[in-house]
Amino acid sequence: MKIDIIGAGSLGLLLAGKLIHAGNEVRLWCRSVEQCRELSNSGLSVSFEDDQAEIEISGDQFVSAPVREFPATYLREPSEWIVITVKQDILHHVLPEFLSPLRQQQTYIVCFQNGLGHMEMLQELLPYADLYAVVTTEAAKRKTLTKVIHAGKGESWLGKWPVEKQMVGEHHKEQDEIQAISLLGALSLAGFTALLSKEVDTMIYRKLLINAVINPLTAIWRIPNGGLLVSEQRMQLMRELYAEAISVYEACGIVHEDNAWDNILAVCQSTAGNTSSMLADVLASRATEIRWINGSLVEMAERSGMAVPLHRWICQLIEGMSAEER
Ligand SMILES: NC(=O)C1=CN([C@@H]2O[C@H](COP(=O)(O)OP(=O)(O)OC[C@H]3O[C@@H](n4cnc5c(N)ncnc54)[C@H](OP(=O)(O)O)[C@@H]3O)[C@@H](O)[C@H]2O)C=CC1
Ligand SMILES: CC(C)(CO)C(=O)C(=O)O
Repeated sequence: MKIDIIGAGSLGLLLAGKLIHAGNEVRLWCRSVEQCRELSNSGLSVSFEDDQAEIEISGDQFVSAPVREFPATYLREPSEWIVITVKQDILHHVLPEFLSPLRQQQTYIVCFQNGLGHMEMLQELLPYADLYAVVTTEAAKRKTLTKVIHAGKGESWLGKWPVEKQMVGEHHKEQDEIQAISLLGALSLAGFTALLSKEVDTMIYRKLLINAVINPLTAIWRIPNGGLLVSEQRMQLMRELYAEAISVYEACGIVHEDNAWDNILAVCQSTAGNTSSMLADVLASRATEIRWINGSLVEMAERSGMAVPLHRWICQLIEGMSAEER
């Protein structure tokens, strides 16, 4: 399968390495020319935390190029799937320039981002695109420009966006299913546990709840995920954030599981040693995804006429950490 991957960070390199290893034709689109050069000179490697053998891909087994060359290349020679693995801020503020030349095209695009808001933005930007979201519990950590560690094996759920659009014409629906199943096949052959979801929105909201409680607190306290469970004080703040988020879900009619709180605790335990993605961003002085995680809860609350002071405050606190001084 011919696949374009935009964003050669942790998740992008992991997907690229394993998909190329499984025989797919991958074009990897990077921000920097330096990374493209390193990738074509040294190739890329995926290592594992257990004793699984490292995957080594040489530079001539795939294309790596700067993202500005993506639109012209795609229009000349389209791929079967465009996989987007940049962070939310880049997707909203930088990628539209490189994706908008595809506005009149029918394309298949799949997004791996945590948080909410990007799918709606893409729907408006690319009205003829067939959009899919993936909710994944895989964990990837980029070590250098060409090396990534598969830090935790999880599951990836793929679903069409928006979910209601599944009502469109039978022929299109059949074509969509074939396309989705072929991506799932490629991911499975590459060693991922990849499944089709007819309710990917429910899965997105489930992950949002986890990220909205764990990510900002670990980033503020600079602790690994498991560190949230070690004191009653930390747990109390988690509970308060959780309760506010659940009241938003209830006001907006969003389905949540009865055991959602236990699920958050279970994620803290199973990822106890992990640095959350938000803490990693704060430590590297990068923009975080808070606006699309807790910020999306604030927006949903506002639309329902509710106040969510804790989520609003925590957004400001985190955004203030990476703000540039005037
Ligand atoms: N890592 C993980 O395990 C998981 C990540 N996710 C989600 O996946 C998304 C990606 O996460 P992750 O891979 O960790 O993030 P990273 O920060 O590791 O990777 C993002 C990549 O995007 C690149 N980028 C920045 N600007 C551009 C641009 N204009 N064009 C092309 N590429 C660009 C960055 O390049 P550069 O480094 O040169 O700036 C970087 O390589 C996030 O939304 C995250 O929430 C979800 C589940 C698990
Ligand atoms: C589930 C969790 C909290 C794992 O670290 C995560 O998704 C993240 O760090 O963004």
